[in-house]
Amino acid sequence: MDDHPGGDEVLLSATGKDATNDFEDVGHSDSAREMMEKYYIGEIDPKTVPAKRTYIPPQQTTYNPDKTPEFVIKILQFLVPLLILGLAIAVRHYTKKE
Ligand code: HEM
Repeated sequence: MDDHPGGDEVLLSATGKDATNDFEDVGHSDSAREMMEKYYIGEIDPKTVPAKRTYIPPQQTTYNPDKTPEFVIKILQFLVPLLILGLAIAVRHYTKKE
């Protein structure tokens, strides 16, 4: 692995599967192909390769434990920043030195 000119990371990323396409995509030279003979172990029986499992991401639900109606949350999301801004302006106005 240390001797691979393409580095060990690419090799590790291709382990546990058929790496033929990965190997071919790089466009390895003839000398690389000759070198491969040295490391050739054998053909993989395709029947033994586990079927590809597709990842189904979990359904995203918004955190709303007390079941507050969504429109109330939306209004609050709009109003709270406005209230903070208003408060900041009011504080600035009343604490301003003449
Ligand atoms: C026994 C198998 C392998 C051998 C003997 C081998 C050998 C080599 C050699 C000699 C090079 C230098 C460039 C060349 O002469 O083509 C190289 C580059 C490279 N190899 Fe491999 N390789 C093997 C498998 C793989 C696999 C499975 C991958 C991908 C997962 C890979 C990815 C790369 C990459 C990315 C480069 C760099 C290409 C570049 O920078 O142009 N190699 N390899």
